[in-house]
Parts: sequence; structure tokens; C-alpha cells
Amino acid sequence: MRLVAEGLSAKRGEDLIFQDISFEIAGGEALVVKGPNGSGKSTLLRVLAGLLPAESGTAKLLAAAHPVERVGEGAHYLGHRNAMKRELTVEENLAFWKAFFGDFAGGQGMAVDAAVEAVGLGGIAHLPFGYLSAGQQRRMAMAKLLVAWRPVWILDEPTAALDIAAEEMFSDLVMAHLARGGLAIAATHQPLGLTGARELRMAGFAPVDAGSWA
Ligand SMILES: Nc1ncnc2c1ncn2[C@@H]1O[C@H](COP(=O)(O)OP(=O)(O)OP(=O)(O)O)[C@@H](O)[C@H]1O
Repeated sequence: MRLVAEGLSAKRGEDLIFQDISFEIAGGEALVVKGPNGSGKSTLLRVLAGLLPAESGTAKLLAAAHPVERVGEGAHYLGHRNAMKRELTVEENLAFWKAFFGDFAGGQGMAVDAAVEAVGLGGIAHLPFGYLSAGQQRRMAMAKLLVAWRPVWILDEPTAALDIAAEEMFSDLVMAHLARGGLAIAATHQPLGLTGARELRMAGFAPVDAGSWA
């Protein structure tokens, strides 16, 4: 499986935020998107996830087993917000997402209780999501990635509000995802501990070509 982005440009409002971004990553690989505040990292991730239209260019998911897909079809997007209902329990939230997403071809999501254990929060899944601390809420949002299989994980500042143990836990989860043949694209200011990850450096309004990512 490969994710191929070619000549991506995007606007916010009337402003062109970036142009000519091209990259390619394969199953088992991670791409870390770096750059100063406002350089367009979140915008790029939202374009890849299909949440914002690209001004030009394409991003495709190519797999031998099935036809070309829009990246968003095969992706989980973890944004700045956790996308959980505060009044529902953790279990109810995760069960909703599991049923809503279903599994993408080629994999199977974890059971809700296994996902809760995997993020180290067994024992509090009966609580309303709104009762959890900020870091616990973020961990639960990560469990959302586990309950339904998506080959691509698109992660925007995934470790904000996490303690060091949770950062390590998350890096292990991403590495396990890559080991299953998944792909990950993460925008972050913090080191994520993703051994061997490639880097895309956003410079604000400037073309980014193959020479700028490694
Ligand atoms: N809805 C919008 N309308 C107009 N401009 C916007 C909108 N949303 C974001 N922008 C602008 O787009 C630019 C890129 O924002 P973006 O959130 O992608 O940056 P970022 O690199 O993720 O920043 P940070 O590191 O602070 O999270 C910024 O200059 C921002 O002000």
C-alpha cells in the first residue's frame, strides 16, 4: 500500500497556505510533518483526510488489492479535538465509533475493552468521557484509532496534554500500527519517538518539493 501526494496546494479563506507539496510513503512508514506555527501543517493534514478541498493536486491511496481510494476513505484523523460526547461513557463513545467506522479492507479493529486496555485506562471506561482528565481524554481518543482498522493514521499534535508515559505508550501504538503494514502522518512540535520516520518540513508559503523531505 502506498499513499501518493502530488502537487498539493491549499487555501484558507483567500490565502494560499502552501503549494506544490509532493511525497510518497508506503505501508510500514511514518511521515512527521514539522514547521513553525501557522506554516500549514494542520491544513495539509485536513486536506489529506478529505476535510478540506485541495486547491490543486491529488492525494491517493494505492493498494494492489483494491482500486485507488481517496486517502480519507482509508484513514483515521485525530485532530486537536477528541471527537467524543462528554455525556456518554467511554465505552459508549468507542462502541459508537467502532460501529460507525467499520473496518477498512485488510484489517480488523480491536474490541472496545481491548482498546481501552491498550491505552492504559482499563477500569474507568464506565465513566462519562467528560469526567476524565485532559490526558485521559486524549488517551481515549487514541483508543478510537484502534477499534476500527484504517491503514492510514493522520495525527495532528497527537501527544499534546500527555505525560511522558503516555507519549511512550502512543509511540508504541504507532510503531505497532506500522508493523501491521499501516502508515502514519503526524504533525508535531514534539519528538514522537518514531524510529526511522521521514520528515516533511513546512516553511509557510513556499513550494515543498522532494528535496525538502527525507
Ligand atoms: N479558516 C481559516 N481562514 C483563514 N485562514 C486560516 C483558517 N484556518 C487557518 N488559517 C490560517 O492558515 C495558516 C495555517 O494554519 P495551520 O493551522 O494549518 O498551521 P499549523 O502549521 O498547523 O500551525 P500550528 O503549529 O500553530 O498548529 C495560518 O496562517 C492560519 O492563520
